This record gives sequence, C-alpha cells and structure tokens, in this order.
Amino acid sequence: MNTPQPTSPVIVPLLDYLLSENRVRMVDIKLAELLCEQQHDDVFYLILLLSNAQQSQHSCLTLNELDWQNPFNLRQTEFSPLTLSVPDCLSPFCDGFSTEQAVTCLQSHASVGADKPLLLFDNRLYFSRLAGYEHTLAQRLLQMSQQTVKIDNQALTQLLAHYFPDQQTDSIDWQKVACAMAATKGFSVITGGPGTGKTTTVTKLLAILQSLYQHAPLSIKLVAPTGKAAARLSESILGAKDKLTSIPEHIKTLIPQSAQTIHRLLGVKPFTNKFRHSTANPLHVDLLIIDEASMVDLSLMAKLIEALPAHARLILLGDKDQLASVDTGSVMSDLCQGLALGQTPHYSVERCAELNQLCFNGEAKLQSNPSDFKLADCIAFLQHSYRFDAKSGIGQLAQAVNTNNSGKLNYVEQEVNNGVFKDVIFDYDLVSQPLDKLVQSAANKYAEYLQLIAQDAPSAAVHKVFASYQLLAAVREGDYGVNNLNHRIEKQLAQQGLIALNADQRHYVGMPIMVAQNDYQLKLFNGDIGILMLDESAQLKAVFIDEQGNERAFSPARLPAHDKVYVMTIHKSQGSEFNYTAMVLPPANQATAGINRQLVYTGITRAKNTFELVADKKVLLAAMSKSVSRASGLYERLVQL
Ligand SMILES: Nc1ncnc2c1ncn2[C@@H]1O[C@H](COP(=O)(O)OP(=O)(O)OP(=O)(O)O)[C@@H](O)[C@H]1O
Repeated sequence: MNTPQPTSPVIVPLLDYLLSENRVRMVDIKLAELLCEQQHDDVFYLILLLSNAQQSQHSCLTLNELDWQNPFNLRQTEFSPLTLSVPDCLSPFCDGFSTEQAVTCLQSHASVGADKPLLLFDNRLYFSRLAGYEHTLAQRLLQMSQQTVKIDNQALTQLLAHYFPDQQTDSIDWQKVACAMAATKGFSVITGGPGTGKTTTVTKLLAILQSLYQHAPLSIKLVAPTGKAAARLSESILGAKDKLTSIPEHIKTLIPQSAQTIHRLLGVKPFTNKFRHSTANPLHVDLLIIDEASMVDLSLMAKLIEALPAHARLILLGDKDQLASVDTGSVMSDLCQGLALGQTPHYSVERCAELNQLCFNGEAKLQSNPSDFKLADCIAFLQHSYRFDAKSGIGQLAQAVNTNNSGKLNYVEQEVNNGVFKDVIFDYDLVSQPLDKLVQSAANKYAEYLQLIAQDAPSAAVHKVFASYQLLAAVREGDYGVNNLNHRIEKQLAQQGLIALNADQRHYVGMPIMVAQNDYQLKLFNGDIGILMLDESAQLKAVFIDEQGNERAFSPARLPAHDKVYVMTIHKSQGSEFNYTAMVLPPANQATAGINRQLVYTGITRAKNTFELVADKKVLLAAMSKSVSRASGLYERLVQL
C-alpha cells in the first residue's frame, strides 16, 4: 500500500498568500486600491501595512521600524510542508528598498499630503484623521502649558509648606513637587504606580488652588474613562478629604468629590459618535482632572481637549506603565516617555529653580536634566508607594514585573514562602489540576454575594461584596481563558446550589454581567457591571449602580450585548480595583502571544489587599521581558513644534 506523500505546497503571489492567511483584509486592499488608482505599487503595500498597524491600535506606521525585506513579518516556519500555499516572496519591495525611498514615493503620491487621505510626518505614515487628532492634541497641550498662570508665589509657597510639612529628610517629596508644578502650569501630568498618592496629591492641590482663588473659586470637574473608574475616583477623593485634616472645612466644600465619565461630561448626541460639547460649544470648566488617563485613546483625548475653553487648565492622572487604551493611541505613555524610577524628570534649568524655590526654600534639591520635549516641565512622577509598605508583596511584585527584575521576583517569592508577604499567593503548579482548585476557590468567594441575594440584601451591598473579589484571565479562549472559566465557575456554583441554571433561559438570579457595547439610549456603557436580581414584583432585573451611586434596573431583554463576568479579561479590569484579585495566565503550550509586561502589571495593580497568581513561572518571566509600545508621533510633534 502506498503511504500518501505530503503534497508540495503551491507557490502563490504574496498578496494572495496574505489574504488567504488573514494577514490583510479585503476591505483594506480595496481601500489601498482606491487610493492608488488600482495600482499595486509600493504605496499600495505601505497602505496595507498602515491598515494593519491601525488595527493593532498604532496611531501610525513608523517607516524607520519596518523590515523592508519582510515587512509583514512572515516566518519561514509557518510554511511547513503541510501548508497548502507559500508566498512567492517575503517582501513586495525591491532589494535595497529603504525608508528614504518609501518617503520619496509617498511625498509625490496623489493621496498623501495636507487635505489628502494620508499624511506623512517625520517618517511616519498616517491616515489623516489620526494625524489630525495628534496634531490638535500636541498644539493644544503646548498652548495650555505655555498659558500664563497668575498666582501669588508667596502664598503658594506657604500653602505648600502647610500641606507638606518638612520631614527633615534629604529625599525629595515628589507629591509636593507635583503640586507646585500643577499649580503653576496650565497643563500637567501626574503619574505614579499604585498607591503613590495621586489622589491625595490632587486633593491637596485642589485645596491649594481653591485657597489661592478664594475670591472666585474655580469650577472644577473630575472625570474618568469608565463608570467604574469614576466611581472609584469619587470614593478616593472623599476618602482623601476625610483623611486630610489640614484642609480647612470652608475649602473642603470647594473641592468636588463626585466624578463622572468623560462621555457624560461631553454629552453624547444620541445615535452619533459626536458630543454636545466641542470647540463651538465649550464646557463650563476652569480646571479639568482626568483620572486613569492611560485608558483614554487619542481621538477621545483630542475631542475632550477641543471642548475645553481657552482659559481652562488640565491635569492628567494615571499610571504610565499600565496597558494603553483599548482604542488607538497611547497618549499617557507618550507624554511620560523617558521617566525612570529614582531619577528627576527632565526639568529645565529655570523650572528646577522655580520648583526648588517653591518647595525647598531655594535649596537646589532638584537638579536640571533638560530635554527637547516641550512638555518636560509639566510632568510629575510620584515614586513612593504609601499603600504598599515594606511588609507588602503586591507593590514589590508590581515593581519586579514593571522593571523586568527576576531577582526581585525571586525575593518576593522567598518572602511569601517565609510568611513575610502575606498579601501575595503564588500558584506556579500548573500540573496538578490547577483549574479545579482555581474554580473551586472562585466559587467559594462568589458564594458570599449569592448568599446576600438569597437573603434579600440591598443591591448596593450585593454589588459591594461581588466587587471585592475578581478573577482575571489574560486570554478569552482556551482552557485558561475567560469563556471556559466562566462556564466552569457557573457549573460549580450550580452544583453547590448557589444558582439555579435553566436550560431554556440564559439569565438567572445572581448572574453577574458585563456590558460589551455602549448603549447611549439606556446610558449603559462597555464595561458596566450589573447583577441579576428579582425586583419587588418578582421580575428578573439587571441591577447596575452608576458612578454617582444611583441604582438602575433593566429587564434582561433590553440589555445591550453582554457577557457573564465571574471572570473578566485583564483589559476589561482596567480602572477597577478589587480587595482580592486573582489572575490566571495560560501555560506556555497555549496561546500566550498577547501576554506582556503591561498586561501582567495592570492585572497585579488591580489588587488592593490580596493578589493571587496562577501561572507557569516561565510564562510570567517571558511576559516580564516583553514590553510593548504603540507607534505614535505625539512625542516627536512635541519636540518639533
Ligand atoms: N504623603 C503621604 N503620607 C502618608 N500616606 C500617604 C501619603 N500619600 C498618600 N498616602 C496614603 O496612601 C494611600 C494611597 O494614596 P492614594 O489613594 O492617594 O494613591 P493613588 O496613587 O491615588 O492610588 P491608586 O493606586 O488607587 O491610584 C492612601 O491611604 C493615602 O492616605
């Protein structure tokens, strides 16, 4: 009997291969053909590469970073003998093709230039819309940063001394520097890891500003990208106001404590992606504070800034090392480029002198280290975590991951084993039924809120308990993905009699759901979490608590697309925090492509009191060493403007 011989692969044109392997989409080919008058020339392929970059949320295609010999990153190993087709070449560009040649042909192309669909800036190719957002943003931020801020420096120095009494140490109080900086600039960024005091600093800053402007208090608005993040900001500001006894009561009343979402502030026009507030109808605000700014994408940030009146100040708060926004861009990390732990940000000589005067009686504590970046004088970096002290492993683990420091990771593991760090649990054993253990432990945690529902407890209490524990997964599919784990936990809860599943009905009492799509009519947004409960007339309703603490109930049939959320992706957890956060990474033999440092860091920093990691250590180490960044020209524009 003849054994079947592997058929030899068919050699196909590169474009056909890319299409058959889903490396390019037909819609992008059509667009590129339209812009190139049906020619499959170099620009045609550059547009395909740009479309691919945009699909991965890059703002542009960085020509300098392309491998002209293999621009679509095809790997020879993918062309195994069983592959039905192989491309006739790896690159559509001729031998020796270079960035200079790409720039030359783009510059003379009919679709590239001002008022054309494509734009070239600093060896970066853009779709014009995104280049426009980047340009607007860079210009407005620069204008704001150069705005003259009228302030009584002597009064400011006194207020800074009041809120940051000297601790007689040589170390720099970065919170004080951040306050001095933001008080004296129309635009500023305050970045820092978890618990470094961003909210505390901003609360003190608001107290300082309202004291300085007592004759005409500022109209201040606090916003965040999601309802969860806005609710958390409101709670944190309220907590900080309570704690900060040094703020006089009459000033406290001038500090807002209720935050809203950016969409609510801008006012979404129903059935459009347009906002009520824009350049033509600016917001009534003197100072806008955006928390969790790393989650805000380029287009929303540009629209928000366009809606600010000319005199308004802006402060961005957030952690530059977290995952970038779900949509295109990476505004926060672009603006924070070059910051390093233990180093003074790149302040100019004049700025250092000013800040030293305001904060340290003129003592030269801050040393200048200037850069060409035009906003360098507006960036503050908080470097000390007050939430996680020396006895806490969460902060140390977050730092180990963020700095790709395996030595520090070993130290954290050792201290966990020694019982010193009680807030971290490592479960590296992915061999002996780790999923059973994880599913059981999640079911035990969720039993608590389900028991409250059974006891008819108020919805707010049910939500609070549900939100105290969350299992995060890095991926959606596979054994270790959100879908499978959600299913298994649900089954486990049903077996324990905590929920009653019904084959005919998707929804049941106790089911936690996460909205997957914005519904502007119902004002339910992607990421909002609801829990299904019975109302007074025994009707099943999904109960949501908004950022203002208001309860809203919807019949399940009216809900926009949603999923159950015993487990959520790390991406979706951004902007939330949980007392107990468990995170599971798939083993090395499953899809781990999207697992990187920013993802793991974001997962760890969701934990307030306890963090549990279920992962293969090799996968963790590989993720730590893989830092991702998005292509953007924002920083470069702010160097060149
Ligand atoms: N200078 C300080 N001295 C002592 N404790 C502080 C100081 N600054 C902040 N804290 C405390 O540290 C904790 C974290 O502070 P805060 O909530 O302001 O940080 P954050 O950076 O906003 O945190 P998050 O990770 O939630 O964004 C709070 O309990 C706060 O009271």
